[in-house]
Amino acid sequence: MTASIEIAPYRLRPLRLSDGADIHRLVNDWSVVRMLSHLPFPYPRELADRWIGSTIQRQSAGQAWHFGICDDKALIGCIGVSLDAPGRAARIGYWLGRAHWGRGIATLCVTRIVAWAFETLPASQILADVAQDNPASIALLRRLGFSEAGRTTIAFLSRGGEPCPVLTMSLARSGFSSVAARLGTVSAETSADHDPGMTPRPTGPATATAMPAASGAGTVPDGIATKRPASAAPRILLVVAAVLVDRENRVLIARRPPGKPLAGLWEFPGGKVEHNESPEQALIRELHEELGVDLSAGCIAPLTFVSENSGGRHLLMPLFICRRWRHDPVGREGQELAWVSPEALHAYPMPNPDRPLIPLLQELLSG
Ligand SMILES: Nc1nc2c([nH]c(=O)n2[C@@H]2O[C@H](COP(=O)(O)OP(=O)(O)OP(=O)(O)O)[C@@H](O)[C@H]2O)c(=O)[nH]1
Repeated sequence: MTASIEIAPYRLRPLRLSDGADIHRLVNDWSVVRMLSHLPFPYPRELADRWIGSTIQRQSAGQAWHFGICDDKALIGCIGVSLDAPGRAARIGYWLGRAHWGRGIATLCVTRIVAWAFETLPASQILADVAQDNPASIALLRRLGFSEAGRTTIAFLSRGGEPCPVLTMSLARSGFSSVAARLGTVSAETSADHDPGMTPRPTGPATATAMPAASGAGTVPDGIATKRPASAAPRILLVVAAVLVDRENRVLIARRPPGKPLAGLWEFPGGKVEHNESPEQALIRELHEELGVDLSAGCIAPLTFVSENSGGRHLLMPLFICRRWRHDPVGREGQELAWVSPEALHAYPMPNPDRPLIPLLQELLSG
């Protein structure tokens, strides 16, 4: 049995079967799961249990070691290392629950686990796979002495199987001394992560063989604290949208007309919430203006929401679902409309914030 590793005020301890509910709650979050290649989104509860079972087996077989990252109250993330078959390289992976980003925890844990791996395993190098759209993780690994060893493309299950460019970063045992030096200087109080940064592959409570993915976020070399400047907070753009679902379980999308920003992309009908309007009122107004449909007597239910930085502002978009309305939708602003099965949505270019909604709709509406 692997012992726990103390990195006060946190603790890395072997995973237990009873961690399933916590892991599921933390990982079934788009911001976390989108950086993990082997996990579907939404993330079914039973996969968390299955993954923990497989990690325990792999540890007994001397193939991989997974730790729950715990604070004084609960499990807040996972970190793990697996050995490649010949035992020459180890792969690291990790993730942290969203509420725990920005406190230097990722840096602290990655640093400690790299040291543990070099002390304990026969590996001559440690590898980490990081999505190229995860610059904070890449930055963290670079600060710990990792350098780029290759580029590849991995199909991210979490992003509906979309092929995503990934960097493989590596740290040789000979570079370990710089990590060890940092161990003495980096503490949770003196470093700051910008996000949880994760590496897609070696982790993820997703599938039986994956391990909790990894890697981190901006930290600070030499133990100097940094904080995100308050002025960086983006302006919130509150937009409301609806998934109208017909009897054949197809959803309605509309093409942004020429002259509007993002013209030509397909989106869920809706628009900006005005002052003194509730999201529901805005939705009823927008769909009447845009499509001529009347949702007022129908049933609109909150489905999910999008929360994403894009182009210097922060889009916050409650998404409702509706199966009953009055009047057939027509493009009253000249926009093209399409009724599309969830499986076919990938064929319609959509704004980036909408793309994670596709696997969610597929899971909800298909078969
Ligand atoms: N309606 C809608 N807007 C979306 C979606 N996804 C997404 O990123 N957006 C963004 O949310 C914003 C909505 O603004 P809009 O210009 O359509 O709003 P609006 O209907 O009030 O238009 P207006 O400003 O011309 O009056 C756009 O920046 C759009 O790109 C979506 O699925 N539906």
